[in-house]
This record gives sequence, structure tokens and C-alpha cells, in this order.
Amino acid sequence: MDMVTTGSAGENGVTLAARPEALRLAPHETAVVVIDMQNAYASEGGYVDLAGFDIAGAAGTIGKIATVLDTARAAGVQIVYLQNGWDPDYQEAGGPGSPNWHKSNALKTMRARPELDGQLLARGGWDYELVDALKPQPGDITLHKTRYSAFFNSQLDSTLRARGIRNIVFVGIATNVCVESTLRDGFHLEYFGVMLEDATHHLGPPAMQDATVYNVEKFFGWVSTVADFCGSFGQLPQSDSKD
Ligand SMILES: NC(=O)N/C=C\C(=O)O
Repeated sequence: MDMVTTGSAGENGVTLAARPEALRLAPHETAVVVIDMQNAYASEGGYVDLAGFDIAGAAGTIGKIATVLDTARAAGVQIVYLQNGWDPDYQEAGGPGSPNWHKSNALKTMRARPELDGQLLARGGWDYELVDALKPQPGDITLHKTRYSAFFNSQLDSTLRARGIRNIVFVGIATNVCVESTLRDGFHLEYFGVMLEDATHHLGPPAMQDATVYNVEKFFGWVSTVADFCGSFGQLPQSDSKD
């Protein structure tokens, strides 16, 4: 079996089945990054639902992510949640001088439906909150982001570097937007990115999920599954998890 060994995993690593190669990862150099599991992206009545996207697959993703997080916590793997959005006055969203103002479907939906103004992706509101089933636990880290890539203008890079983290296991929504944007930026910052394909969900037609899986596997990182992640990291004795 072809294998890529990262960081110090040669001595104290876990082998994760992945495509195109298996990975040997040190748990203390690995983080699970949970992308935008907010009501906006995963709940009925949230932004993407109101914007007309099909969110039927999102509910199944929540349970899969909960399983990953239980295993990661027991293994001593750092968990970092991202929340996407802006201040209540939408200054962070940028005005007409920002492409984000023109492309954000949340902002476009509010412009088309003024009765929603102030409700979508605004910090402090229900739409911005993480879904109830995935609330952070003690020791987890929660970070804010204002654009699709979680590395852009955020504290993600410094948070990971300060902890010696080299490997990022990605779960969350949306596969083809914020997950892929963040994994790509992580690649350029020298992080090893692994996407758990069944713990992510796309926006748009199913071909979008396939396209990101192809991109990650071929160009930017590795693709694995919830069962493989739990099978490998779940075997770690809890007391050894930080070794
Ligand atoms: N979390 C995401 O992938 N977001 C995608 C679109 C948006 O935020 O408008």
C-alpha cells in the first residue's frame, strides 16, 4: 500500500486509509476542521434553504460529523469550528466595491427579499449559530470567518501553527465552496488536507460533490471516509492520545 507519512508520524502515527494514498498522521499534529455547520447551511429556514438550494442531504451530514468529533475528542485530536458570516451591520461583507457583495447568495437573497434584511449570516442571529447537535465542547476552538476560505483574514493559520498542527481533516458544508476553498488555501500554506467525503455536503447539483472529490484527490490533498477515520483514530488508547 502506498503511504504518505507527515510530520513526526513515523514514530507515533496512525494510518488512515485514503485516496490516492494512505496517510500516516500524528494525532497531536492533526486537527478536525468543521466548516460552517450553522443553521444557515444545515437547517430548514436557514440561508441556503431560503436561497433555493436543496438542503435534503445536510441532515445526514450532521450525524456523520458528530461521530467524527466523538472519535477525535477521545483521540486527543484538536477540533476547530468555523462560523461564516458578518457583523450585524454587514460591514465585514463589503459593499458594492467588493465582489463578495455581488456574489454572496445570502446578500443577494436579502436584497431580493427585504423582509429578511439583517437575518442571514449575521453574528448574534439564529442563522449564524452552529446547529444544536454540533455545539462545541470544552477544549474545542471556534473561529469566525468572513469569506469562503477559512484561512482568509482569520485566525485559523496562527491557531493551527501555534499548536504544531500540520494535518487538517475537513468536514462540513459546502464541499465545493468553503471546504474546497479552505483545503486549497491550506495546501498552499503547506498543510496536509484530508476531506471526509461522507461528512461533507455540496451546494448545487451532485456533480459538484464529485468535482471537489476529484480535485482534492488529484491535486490538493486526500479523500477518506468517516468509517476509515473512526477505524484508525478510534483505536488510539485515550491516555496515549497526546503522545
Ligand atoms: N460554507 C459555504 O460553503 N458557503 C457557501 C456559500 C455561501 O456562504 O454563500
